[in-house]
Amino acid sequence: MDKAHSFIAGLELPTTCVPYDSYGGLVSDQNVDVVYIATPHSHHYQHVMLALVSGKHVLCEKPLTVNTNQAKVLCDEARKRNRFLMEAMWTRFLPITKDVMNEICRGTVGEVLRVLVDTGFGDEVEKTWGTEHRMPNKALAGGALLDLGIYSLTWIFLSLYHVLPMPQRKPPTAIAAQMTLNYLTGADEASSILLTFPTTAPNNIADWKSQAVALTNLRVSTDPGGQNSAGPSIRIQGTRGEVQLDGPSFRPERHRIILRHDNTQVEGSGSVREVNHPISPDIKGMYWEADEVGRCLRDGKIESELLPWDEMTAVMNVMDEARRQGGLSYPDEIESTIYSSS
Ligand SMILES: NC(=O)C1=CN([C@@H]2O[C@H](COP(=O)(O)OP(=O)(O)OC[C@H]3O[C@@H](n4cnc5c(N)ncnc54)[C@H](OP(=O)(O)O)[C@@H]3O)[C@@H](O)[C@H]2O)C=CC1
Ligand SMILES: O=C1OC[C@@H](O)[C@H](O)[C@H]1O
Repeated sequence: MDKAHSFIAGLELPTTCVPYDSYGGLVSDQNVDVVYIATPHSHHYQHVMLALVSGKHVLCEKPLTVNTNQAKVLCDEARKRNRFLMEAMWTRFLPITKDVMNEICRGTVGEVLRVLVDTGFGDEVEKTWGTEHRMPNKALAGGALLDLGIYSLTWIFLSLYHVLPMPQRKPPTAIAAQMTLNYLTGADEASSILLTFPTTAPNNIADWKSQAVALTNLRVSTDPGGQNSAGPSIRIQGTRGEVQLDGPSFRPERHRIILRHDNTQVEGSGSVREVNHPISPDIKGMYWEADEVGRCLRDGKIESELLPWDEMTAVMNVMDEARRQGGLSYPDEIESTIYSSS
């Protein structure tokens, strides 16, 4: 309770916040409609379930769970109880993401055939994280993939899955993954995933395929020199050109549309158009996802169209498969779907 009190006091803001001495106390409060869960990944399944069975709507940090089975059980529970549930994948709700999605949907860069995304930190793992911090700690479902690789996969799914009308969305048909496991903890410090998605060719003349590369690495950085000197973190490449995004994949702040120079039938051929989307350093940028929760609750929705449950579990499924191929499993108790209500 002292910790909660001092947290509230530390905000130094006029607030009506109520401190609780347990999560049970919080979910029993009839004045609470929706709970935001931001505990380590290992605890998401139990904490989301606690909130749902207590009748609360839930926004839970990424990844929603450790594996697909857990995610599906939570979605079933939310459906059964008519409660809102969303993974807090904040990047999906940033204004830059909306702009880029609109460009792809209106065909600015043509049919997207390749997506390359890197989310790398460049940390000396031992010094920065040690072995106990949730980042490299398998007991807390640590590792680069679940924490950062999920952002690389998010851009890939946005560009090759989410852009399509719902009935046409298809999960990847092939997944090949490699992982480097940390020598001290066994969690992945680097993961690389190649994916193939089915794609409809223009005018439906044939089935094409799109390829994607999702990279994540704790030891090497996407932007070692700063200022995007190593190039964009995200490249969405189409038949007419490409969209590039600068800045960390979870919080990009500039996009660039480059149209092919040799396609003179297309207006703007050869052009480069850059758009800045600065996010004030005073804020993390999470209020856009919070707004989406508010809109969904106002409209009586239990699922956001910007991050539907099917898509969230399809991303999770790729991570399951990558972990299977990379030889990374977590302790049984945190992979389990058994809810311990105590
Ligand atoms: N969207 C984004 O940009 C970010 C998202 N995240 C996500 O947020 C979540 C939390 O990450 P982060 O804040 O770094 O995590 P922390 O390790 O800081 O833990 C957050 C809180 O969880 C509780 N907690 C920590 N360890 C344990 C444990 N072993 N058992 C039970 N409860 C524990 C503590 O709550 P208490 O103090 O009340 O005991 C702690 O304050 C993750 O899912 C992560 O992926 C994290 C950073 C940025
Ligand atoms: O989700 C995240 O995104 C931002 C990172 O700084 C953080 O470590 C990670 O958990």
